[in-house]
Amino acid sequence: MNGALTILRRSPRATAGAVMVLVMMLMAVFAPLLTPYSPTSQEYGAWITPGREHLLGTTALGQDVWAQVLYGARTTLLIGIMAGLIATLIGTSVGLAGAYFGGRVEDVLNVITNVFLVLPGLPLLIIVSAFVRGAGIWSIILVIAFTGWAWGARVIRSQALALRNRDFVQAAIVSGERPGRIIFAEMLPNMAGLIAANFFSTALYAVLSEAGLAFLGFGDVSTVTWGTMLYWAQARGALLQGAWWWIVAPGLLIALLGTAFALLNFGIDEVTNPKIVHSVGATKVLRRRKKERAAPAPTGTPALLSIRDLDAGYATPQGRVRAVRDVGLDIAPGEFVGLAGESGCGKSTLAFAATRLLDAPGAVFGGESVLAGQDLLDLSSEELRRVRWKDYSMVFQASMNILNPVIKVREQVYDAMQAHGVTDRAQLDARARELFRLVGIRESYLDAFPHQLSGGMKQRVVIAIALALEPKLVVMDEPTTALDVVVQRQILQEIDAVRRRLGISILFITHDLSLLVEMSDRIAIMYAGEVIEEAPAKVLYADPKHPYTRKMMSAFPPLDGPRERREGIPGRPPPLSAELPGCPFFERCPSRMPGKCDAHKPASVELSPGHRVACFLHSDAVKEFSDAAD
Ligand SMILES: Nc1ncnc2c1ncn2[C@@H]1O[C@H](COP(=O)(O)OP(=O)(O)OP(=O)(O)O)[C@@H](O)[C@H]1O
Repeated sequence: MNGALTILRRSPRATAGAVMVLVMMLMAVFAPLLTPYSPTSQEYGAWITPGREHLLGTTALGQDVWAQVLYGARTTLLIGIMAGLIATLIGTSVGLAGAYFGGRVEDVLNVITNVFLVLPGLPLLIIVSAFVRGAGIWSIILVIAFTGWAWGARVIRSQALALRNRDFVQAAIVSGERPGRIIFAEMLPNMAGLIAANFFSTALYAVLSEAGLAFLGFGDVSTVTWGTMLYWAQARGALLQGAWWWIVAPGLLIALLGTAFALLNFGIDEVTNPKIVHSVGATKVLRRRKKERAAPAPTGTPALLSIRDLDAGYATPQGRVRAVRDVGLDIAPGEFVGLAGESGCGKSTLAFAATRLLDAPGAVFGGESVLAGQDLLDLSSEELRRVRWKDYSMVFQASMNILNPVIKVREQVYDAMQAHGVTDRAQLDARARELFRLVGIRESYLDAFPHQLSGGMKQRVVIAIALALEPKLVVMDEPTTALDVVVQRQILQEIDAVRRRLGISILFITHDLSLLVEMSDRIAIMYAGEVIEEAPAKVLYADPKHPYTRKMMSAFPPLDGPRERREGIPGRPPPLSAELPGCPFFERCPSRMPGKCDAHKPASVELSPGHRVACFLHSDAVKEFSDAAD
């Protein structure tokens, strides 16, 4: 139910489709109130034009067209919805069973599905319906469902195959959960959007098939449906008689119902399919509230990127995960800011949310991310396309996988530049060579295919692409973690050299605090979705204030001096689905003050220039009550 509301809230298309279907349902349910006439009575006089007496005129047999439209809505909707439901049920069961059980079961189900897919739909429908002709509306429903389930089975199967290999399903299988539970409790909820979209596309198929069958005279012509109305209008030569209303009314309604189902189908896909969300560049920005206060950039210089009160996370079947909680962070022009914190604390979510790259089920719940004066979260897809790559770019841990293995590297480096208007081949070539020199790859590799390059080289290519348009900001989320240590160092030194040369700002995310201390101007430490301390790198290294930062610092070896044993931080961070009234580190903190730290949230207070910490050991200031999205 919540999912359906979310889709309606987020997709104007789905809302429009739902409203159209609802209006038609109301017409069907309240038909007796909306017309005094019977749909089958032939007493009203033939060929009467639309008017006061008969809103949509009458038929050749003297039936009222408006009454037929209203009562016909009942059967047409019944056929669409029931055939859609039955076909979806068959398609989902066949698709899921094939993917889950594999082996023989999958082979047999595949053959059956493929047979139904290759059989031409309409002739099959006509043959089967000719056999059951006159057997009533349910036989039409069953015939349509029987001929229309196979496409859905295909789609569900491929989604289920992908899900079956996901860690949580594998874990459930290994732990001995029953197949029924795994399918219904683990896999189905993850496919709800796809199944719903499949239902609406089958319902659309059902409505159109019924209209087609009826029009050809293969339906149950004794029942009033919008399809049989068309059949009778055609059979009685409505157009020859100039009785356009008899054709237009049911024809238009069939088209509108078809449109409504198609809109619902597309709307669901739009919200639940990450690929679509990604391609329009639309981080789902839910209801966002901006706060009045806006702290100045810590460095005193105007910030290039100013993240304010950012709240973001994920909608899961168990509820909302708030992975980024009311975060504020500024990056000055040319500054190298490191973001550190243990795994799962929300670093990537922050980077993706701030750059409008968070895919569904992720969403921004509140706050802003202002880059050079414009809030990225407010931009349209088109505006976003214009600033991405040019004003900011991103490099991720697995970015090298964005390279298409069968297209030469050169063309892929050109792509981003061409998308932003650089078309002169000589200029593109010169720039590509320069970029390759910058990131330390021989120019001759421009004519290689990605599969001919090592992982480190591919990652350098991606960094070159990210730098191609000399953006003001590059966000790097563990860009070198997949590479070996030596290559990592080399690439990082090159990134730093490029930054200094071009004056770009970098937000660099990693677990590796020692690396950040070496590279960054400033470091922000994140814990359980919150930035709990930030300071110039040297200050943070020499004098960390938050107990969590201190623990982190003591967990990595000193940059010089004798080797000694390091201790980890006992305990685990709190789950991000929970709301925490106090400090998120309370449970693990050696200096915790029960009754204070677990009851109130410490405000982030500036202790020395640029050094901010949120901890009651350093200030009694309580954070202003967060009005982040609930
Ligand atoms: N698609 C998702 N659906 C639900 N929860 C998610 C999803 N992706 C991430 N999360 C949760 O959001 C939280 C923050 O994840 P995020 O990847 O931002 O952390 P991180 O600090 O970057 O971790 P890492 O260093 O391991 O990449 C984690 O608790 C994670 O379980």
